[in-house]
Amino acid sequence: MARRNLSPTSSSSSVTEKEPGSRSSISASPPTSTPPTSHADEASILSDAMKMESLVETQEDTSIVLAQSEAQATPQPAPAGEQLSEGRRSARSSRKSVTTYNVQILTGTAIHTPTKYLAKHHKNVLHGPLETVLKTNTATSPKRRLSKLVPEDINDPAEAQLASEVAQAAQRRTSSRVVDLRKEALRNLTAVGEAASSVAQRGQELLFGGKDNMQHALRRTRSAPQLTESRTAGAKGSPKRPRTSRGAPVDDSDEESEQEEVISKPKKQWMTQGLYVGQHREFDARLSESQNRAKRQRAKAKESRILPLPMFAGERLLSGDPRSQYRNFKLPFDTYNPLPRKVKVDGWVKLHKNRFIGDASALWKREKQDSSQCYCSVEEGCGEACHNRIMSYECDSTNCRLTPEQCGNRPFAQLKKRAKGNGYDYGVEVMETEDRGYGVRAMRTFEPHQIIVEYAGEIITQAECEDRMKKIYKKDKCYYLMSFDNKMIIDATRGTIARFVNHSCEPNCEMIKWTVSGEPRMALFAGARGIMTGEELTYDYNFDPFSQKNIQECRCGTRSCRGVLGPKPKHQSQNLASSLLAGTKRKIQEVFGSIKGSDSAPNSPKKRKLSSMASATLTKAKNALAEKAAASEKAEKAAAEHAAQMASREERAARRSTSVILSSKRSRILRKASRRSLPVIKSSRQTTVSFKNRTPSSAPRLGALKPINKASRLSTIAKRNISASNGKRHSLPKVPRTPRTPANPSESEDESASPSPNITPASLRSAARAASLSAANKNAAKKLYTQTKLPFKPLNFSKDATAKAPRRIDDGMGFPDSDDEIEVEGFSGDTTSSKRKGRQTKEPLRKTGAGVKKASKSGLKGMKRLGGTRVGVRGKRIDED
Ligand SMILES: C[S@@+](CC[C@H](N)C(=O)[O-])C[C@H]1O[C@@H](n2cnc3c(N)ncnc32)[C@H](O)[C@@H]1O
Repeated sequence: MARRNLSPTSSSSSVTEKEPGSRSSISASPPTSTPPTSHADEASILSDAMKMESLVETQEDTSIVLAQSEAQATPQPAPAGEQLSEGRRSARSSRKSVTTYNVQILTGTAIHTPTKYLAKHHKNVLHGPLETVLKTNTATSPKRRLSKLVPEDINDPAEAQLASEVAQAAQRRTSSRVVDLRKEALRNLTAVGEAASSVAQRGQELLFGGKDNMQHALRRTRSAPQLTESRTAGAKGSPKRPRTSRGAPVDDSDEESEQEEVISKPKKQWMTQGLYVGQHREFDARLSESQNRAKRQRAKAKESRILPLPMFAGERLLSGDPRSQYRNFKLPFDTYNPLPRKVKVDGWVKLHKNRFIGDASALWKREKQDSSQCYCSVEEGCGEACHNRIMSYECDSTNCRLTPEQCGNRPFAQLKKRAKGNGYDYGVEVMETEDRGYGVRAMRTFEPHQIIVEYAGEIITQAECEDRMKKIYKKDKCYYLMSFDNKMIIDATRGTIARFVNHSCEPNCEMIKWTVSGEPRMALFAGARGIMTGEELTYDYNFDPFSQKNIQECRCGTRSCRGVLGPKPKHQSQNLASSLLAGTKRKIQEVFGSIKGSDSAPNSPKKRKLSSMASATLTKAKNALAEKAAASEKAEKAAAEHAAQMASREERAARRSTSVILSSKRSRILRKASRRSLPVIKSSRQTTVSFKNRTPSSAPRLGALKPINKASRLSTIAKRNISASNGKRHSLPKVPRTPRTPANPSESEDESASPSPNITPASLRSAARAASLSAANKNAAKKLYTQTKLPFKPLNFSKDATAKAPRRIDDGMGFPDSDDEIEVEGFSGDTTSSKRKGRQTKEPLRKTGAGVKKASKSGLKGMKRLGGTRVGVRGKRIDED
């Protein structure tokens, strides 16, 4: 059997085999098999070898033996004729039979090698484990081949002796390792025939003629025609050897490689990538293609599915019966997991930061921004207690003493870094929901209260907004407008991905306004639970539909879903209860009526039974109602408690803020807040943000309030605040608030002129309305409001309704908004007042940012979420209608 030297890398160390006589060598690679890439594939090499003629093998072996012997002897220049008879060395380009093992090419990692080159030069690639290759290489080395010539079974004693001598001499000179290949050597020797006899003769000469004779004999043996033709090019032959013309003298080493021949092109299909490309599970390189095919078909039926080889594990999963093979699984939560295909949204122009449009820029500049300062130590690292954090101000070099590395309150800077520093942007992407249009999902995890993405877009004025609504978005069903700051609106029709975030009544995110380098900015933050990979991001829009027409059905599917995008309709629970009771009564009446109508006796068992059933049902209904009432009372109580807690936090925060440089405006706000406690606290932007954005949690949270007892640091303002608010907080709802009338102009002016970025245009209009609302009109307005069955303050007044309510405030901008509610709240004797108060105390629990703050008043800091409805112009349009 022939042996091949398999070089792992280059052709220089590979063995080329050829058929001497015909000058056409046999390919080292099997013409039909797939390139071997595993242990089993070695067989394919060997199976090839089996096809080779034994003569070639023996000649090759013999020639190598002789070549070795010659090499050991003093080199003698060969006659020119001999050189010629051995044939010319093949051109490099023609050495297609050179076999190489190139892992890089096999695995497809040799990316810099041009395909053209590969196709041309690496067609005959032998594969197999390096170990096997090296073993084969070693076994077929000339030294080894000497050892296989041990003449055990040679009949001719002379021949045997010669071979023995030669082998012994070789062993003495070289290696102590002997491979027992005697049988093969025997076969070689027998096949050589004449050549072997010649060797024997020369051996005799060697034996009896000493060293000189030996050399001479070997030279002559080498020139024997049979052996000459059987010589193969040695693996040692360098591919860079210079060409020699026929007849030109060449040295012995060159002769070794001159036997390389171009062979017929193999018909293999070569792998282009990966070790397993082109292979089948049932592939057997020793078989022909048709046999392999047949085997594959046979194996199909009885394939063992237990522990397939790793390379076939995927195949097993894919080819199996989906019902038995596939199962749902969830990736580990922290696995980065984007959607397989990016969702494309038509007409969405991405903006990464706010852009001022038209007059917005000038207006913006005119507004003076508040400032905040923190004095955190390095140890504190601007953590939970950082004043800036509490106030939703981002720390920077101007308001924080710490370096960016030490400071933990730079979320927007962090966001910028995140977007720059990784390939997957912010870690969120657009997704398609079943029934809510597009949405946004996380493709990574987010920590609780970690910033996720900024809500940015075009910042436009109110007028511009109205204009756009009338002209551009006239036919749109979905708007991406959010009241922002300083009477501005963010229109994210061109904006960041945050515009696609849907509403949920149990959201996992919050939309919060922060002040960054003196500028207000909105961003989506993770909620208290954090976000898992793959979760859809949602926040509570607190959507204000302004009119029933605009009420949208909520499809968030959560347990506590309010049913609509916006606050839960107040009358809903009442209606539910009364309808339940009415229904029960009706049923009872029906039952009794039917009994009345029947001919049964007055005290018949049937009637008695029905009567007891009816009373049981009635009792049940009453109990249910009572339970419901108790539950709602409890909820209100809890909400009130929570509000009180929040107020207390705020108070403590105020204590901490003694060192804060407060602007005169803020001082006024705080004073007012302290005077009026909770309801007015809501009108302080900073306080509002703190209230709205903080939900009770024991875990440290971004911007959460944390009390610090540093009484010595109490500022005058804070002290006043505390003393004023102490004891008043809970009693406040009992005291009817003074409506905001011109009688109290300074207050109104203060608040409306507050530079708070949370002042909404709606709130300003509300203030104007309040100012113009005289006491005489209170009752009319109250009546109007209480008469309505709408969940919200009705704003699509018909002309009749308007006539009935002459005091309906029109701010000239046509924006009916929820701020009206606060006006009603102030009316003494309002039957809905207590409920409204209850609701108002609930308000701070709502998430901030998006959505309209229903309880907002003039100077209110809530953001108005206008997305999805034509809120911006509806009021106007309605008025026009
Ligand atoms: C700002 S857009 C949000 C992205 C929107 N889904 C889209 O496809 O562009 C707000 C609109 O989304 C829809 N939406 C958001 N949350 C919803 C919810 N929970 N239930 C029903 N519709 C919702 C409403 O139509 C709403 O007007």
